[in-house]
Amino acid sequence: MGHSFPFRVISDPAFNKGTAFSIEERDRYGLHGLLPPHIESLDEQVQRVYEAYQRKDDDLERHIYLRALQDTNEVLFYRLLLEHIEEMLPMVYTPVVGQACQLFSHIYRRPRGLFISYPMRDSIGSLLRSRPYPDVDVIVVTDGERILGIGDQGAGGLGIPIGKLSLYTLIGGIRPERTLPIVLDVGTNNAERLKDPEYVGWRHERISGQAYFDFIDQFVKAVQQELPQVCLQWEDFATPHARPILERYANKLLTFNDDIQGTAAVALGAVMGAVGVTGKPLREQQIVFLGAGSAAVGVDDYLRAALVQDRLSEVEARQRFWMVDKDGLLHSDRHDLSPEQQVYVQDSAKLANWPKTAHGAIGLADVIQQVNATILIGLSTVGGAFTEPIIREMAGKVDRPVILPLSNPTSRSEACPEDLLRWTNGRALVATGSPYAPVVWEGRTIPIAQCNNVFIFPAVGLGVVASKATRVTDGMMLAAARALGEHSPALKDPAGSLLPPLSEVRSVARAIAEAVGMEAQRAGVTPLTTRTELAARVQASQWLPEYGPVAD
Ligand SMILES: NC(=O)C1=CN([C@@H]2O[C@H](COP(=O)(O)OP(=O)(O)OC[C@H]3O[C@@H](n4cnc5c(N)ncnc54)[C@H](O)[C@@H]3O)[C@@H](O)[C@H]2O)C=CC1
Ligand SMILES: CC(=O)C(=O)O
Ligand SMILES: [Mg+2]
Repeated sequence: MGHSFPFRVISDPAFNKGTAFSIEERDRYGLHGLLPPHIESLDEQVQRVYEAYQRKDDDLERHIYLRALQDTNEVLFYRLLLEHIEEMLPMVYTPVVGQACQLFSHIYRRPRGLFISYPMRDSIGSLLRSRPYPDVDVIVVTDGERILGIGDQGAGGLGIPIGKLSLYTLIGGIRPERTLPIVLDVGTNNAERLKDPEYVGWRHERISGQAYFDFIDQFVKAVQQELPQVCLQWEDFATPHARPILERYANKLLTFNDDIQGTAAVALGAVMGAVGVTGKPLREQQIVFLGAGSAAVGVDDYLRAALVQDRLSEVEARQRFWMVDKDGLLHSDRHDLSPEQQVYVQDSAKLANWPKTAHGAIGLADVIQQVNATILIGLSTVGGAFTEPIIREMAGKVDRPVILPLSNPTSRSEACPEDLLRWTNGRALVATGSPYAPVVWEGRTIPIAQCNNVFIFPAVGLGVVASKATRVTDGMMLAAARALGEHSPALKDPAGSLLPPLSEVRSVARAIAEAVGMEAQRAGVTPLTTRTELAARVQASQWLPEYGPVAD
């Protein structure tokens, strides 16, 4: 009896302060002897853990170290991250989190989040009741099928919700104990995982068809029962599931799909910055995509809304999109397209004289040859797909080509910024999905913006929590995009980055959260307040990692 509580307080990462427990706390919780006698400040602890971090000599080891720190002392973990955000974001998020998902079973240490596997489908409520902390603001859930651009990782996909929720806390200030990562383990079709003796997931091929959607329904019902106020974010589902799930629940729950809506909002924000630099209004742009999956179609939908707002008709707006997928350009004679993709087909009659492959497909190089593309966006998972001839051709027809290779992780990026700047004589406006170092071009240092939904989802979470919204509408995501676009450094300085630096991401998140909250009020999905009151709530809701009293 005597030692159950002291062990709880130092073994619970949400309450542990380690060497920073004061004399009074050590007296009160019986911690003397369990801790070394010297009492450290949070700053001193940060210095010590940073030193230990710097001793790691590869990125995966850095990731493992940070995850272990997170599972030991969350305040210290978040304070360290906050002080070294540019250096450490790539370790807890893309690109290194991709590797951590692939090796999840081999680097697994301690439980975090919930594993909800298909064989336990009739006990989801009780699994949810096993969550470590009772009150939850945000769930990020994946089924592990489309992890970044590296495909099916089965249960290892849980690394993504863990990483995303770390950023909800770091950037959006959602309290760490009010976040819940979940993997819906419906099996895996990844042969390597299935034959790996150490694989920790359910060894079974993926459940599909109606059984899959019934399982999702069971999960959603259990969440509604247990956590009716929670914001449920869908992450890294394969396209055939991502869109139907979003459509089924978007109007019934506080929910959104980050890959569809978050990506769309950040891309629109970056394009607004780029349009500010080029001086050519949105309605004059021709937009070419490599990739026509759920992320790309999501971006289309928001850009199309912005084009219509910029006074193009619906029909004119649709014609500005040239979508190329693995079978070539989307056109009206193709019969393999989903209803969402059909919105963006080009009329095949117009393409009669275009060069085609033996199978009748029109590739990216041909589209770039035929169209005066001003914006090129990659959401294809194909590393290196923006080749030198393609980029030189595009750059030959436009002063400031806007080129956004957005696929993650870095190995899947359609091009690297250094090449893009070299092939365009420094003229390209570039932003990438995963982080890249600035490029030095003719003595000028060009910062490379990270066009990643990390600018959106933590801020939307903050906006939803602070405003107590009951839905996430597309209008709220578009408001987020506009607020982000207004913070583009390129609007003040044409040599600036298209999106703000990570050092400003927390303050930008507050501005976005306010815009989201105001739009939620306008849409009638949250009670009315004044802007000042909302701003104060946003400020107060954004948790900062510092030690508080220990909860008894
Ligand atoms: N920067 C960001 O914030 C985000 C980036 N992404 C990235 O976008 C990528 C795609 O995600 P989803 O749309 O969900 O995946 P998806 O699998 O639904 O879509 C991939 C698309 O690329 C096409 N494709 C594949 N191989 C191709 C080839 N050789 N040539 C032309 N097209 C090809 C496919 O036909 C499909 O249309 C992933 O790498 C992901 O990491 C996704 C969300 C956010
Ligand atoms: C960033 C992100 O959500 C993705 O690559 O899937
Ligand atoms: Mg994702």
